[in-house]
Amino acid sequence: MVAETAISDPSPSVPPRKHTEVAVGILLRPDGAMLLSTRPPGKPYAGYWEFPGGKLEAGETVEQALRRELIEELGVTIGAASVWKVTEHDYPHALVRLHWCKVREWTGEFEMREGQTMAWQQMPLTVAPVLPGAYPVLQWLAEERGLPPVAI
Ligand SMILES: Nc1nc2c([nH]c(=O)n2[C@H]2C[C@H](O)[C@@H](COP(=O)(O)OP(=O)(O)OP(=O)(O)O)O2)c(=O)[nH]1
Repeated sequence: MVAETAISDPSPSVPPRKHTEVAVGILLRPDGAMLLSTRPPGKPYAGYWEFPGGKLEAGETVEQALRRELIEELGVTIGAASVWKVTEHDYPHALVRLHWCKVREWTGEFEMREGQTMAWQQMPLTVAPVLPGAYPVLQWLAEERGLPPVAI
């Protein structure tokens, strides 16, 4: 009886996890290729492929954060960017809310400022593994192109 009560008792002492807001850019070339890069050493999931971006700082909009991150990481300045999709992923290190923006205009030369490797990729991708938080967006991008679901 006592054990049953303990098991069915929800745990009000565990606070809900706070979301970490992340701006992510899907940089698209006119031929449809998209830019992926590897996560730098020292970060969770180092070496995994991801779309460029990073966490919002206090007071920033998604577009501002994305512009700042892409200058910091890649040395390019993006043109207009608006949010296309919003997804969430619950990692052991963080509960992230990803704000995905398609970006078709930028200026500057690509420079891997954090020791990453970059690759322009058509679908199906030839690089792996990709961060699990990016899977839903890869499926939508494949759908848009009339391609079969991405095998991950
Ligand atoms: N940039 C990026 N982040 C992604 C993708 N998919 C995905 O789940 N994420 C997650 C991984 C991280 O938990 C989070 C991004 O955080 P981050 O640590 O890379 O951001 P940051 O550059 O601002 O990091 P920091 O060094 O300033 O702490 O979003 C993706 O495709 N691109």
